[in-house]
Amino acid sequence: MSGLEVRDVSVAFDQTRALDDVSLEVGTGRILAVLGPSGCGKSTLLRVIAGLQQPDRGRVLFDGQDITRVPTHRRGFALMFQDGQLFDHLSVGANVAYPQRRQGVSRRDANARADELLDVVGLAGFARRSPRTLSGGQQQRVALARALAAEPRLLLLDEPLSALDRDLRERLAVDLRQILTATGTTALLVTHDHGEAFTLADDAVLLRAGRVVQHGAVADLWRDPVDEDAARFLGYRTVLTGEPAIVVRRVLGVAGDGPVALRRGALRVSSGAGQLTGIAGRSAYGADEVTVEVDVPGLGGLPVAADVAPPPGASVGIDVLPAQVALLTVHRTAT
Ligand SMILES: Nc1ncnc2c1ncn2[C@@H]1O[C@H](COP(=O)(O)OP(=O)(O)OP(=O)(O)O)[C@@H](O)[C@H]1O
Repeated sequence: MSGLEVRDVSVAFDQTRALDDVSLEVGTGRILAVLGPSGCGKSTLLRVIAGLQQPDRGRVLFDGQDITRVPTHRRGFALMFQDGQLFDHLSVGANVAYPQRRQGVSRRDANARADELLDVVGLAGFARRSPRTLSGGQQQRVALARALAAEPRLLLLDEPLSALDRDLRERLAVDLRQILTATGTTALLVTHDHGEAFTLADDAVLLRAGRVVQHGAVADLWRDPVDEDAARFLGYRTVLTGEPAIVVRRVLGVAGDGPVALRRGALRVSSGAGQLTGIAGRSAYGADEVTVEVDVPGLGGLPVAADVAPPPGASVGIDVLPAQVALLTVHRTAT
């Protein structure tokens, strides 16, 4: 196949199995997110792909060629880290021109290309500035321009946005996706942030304790997490089991008795009678809306979204939004 293939890769450090039989693919021009909690093996996987860590078993291929033993600098990949790692003593333009200068491109041509790339990342006119005078988000854009300057056949991104605050992170994730797709860049991103993965990537791999537990299009992971832990990790807030799960399934008209995962907006105070009813408890004010704890007979206390906090003790109707609900088949996947 064309693009990256990781086949059955395992890495152990002393007693720790950092990666256990990991396989994945990134087709040319696609963006894959490797998603998982701290310590699940993301960085180790990135290091194996970059050639900074030899796997104990398994192989790395690019465009069908085995590159497992090819040294890092011969792989034609670029790496972009969390903190950008710009050279402070060079101007922004010289930072971006650096990879091409190293490849022997003339100063004039490398600078011209750097100007083009700064334009692509929304920083036209910044070439003469010092990186020290830029905001965190601007520095990450320069780091991206520099990573793209080498025209890598694969761009590896290690938590590229996690050093930024939330607002900026969300905006930059959208821009980053647009830049990567516009430049046709094949990319692999590691992150613990499902929002970042969903915004940026076409496909995602969920890692847990060094093993792949789910691999698919981001839309499929968003809709159908493989188990309860995956659901929680992918942004579902509540997982109901037993009788409460059956009640919600009944409301949605679906059979089965597996767990039901609810996103934050899955339950809403209804303007009408609602599909469920309960008694309002305490309300909490969030950034965008109010969350009311509603005691529903048979289900217990559930967080329900509302536009306006109902008075405690009031009877409220609740709508169940099917698009915000995942029907799980298993509790936990054996790993
Ligand atoms: N050089 C090493 N020596 C010993 N153990 C290591 C080494 N590198 C990683 N590990 C262990 O391997 C496991 C996976 O680590 P890794 O850094 O790949 O996880 P991660 O998902 O990137 O975590 P984080 O998100 O916290 O960076 C962890 O249990 C870690 O402690």
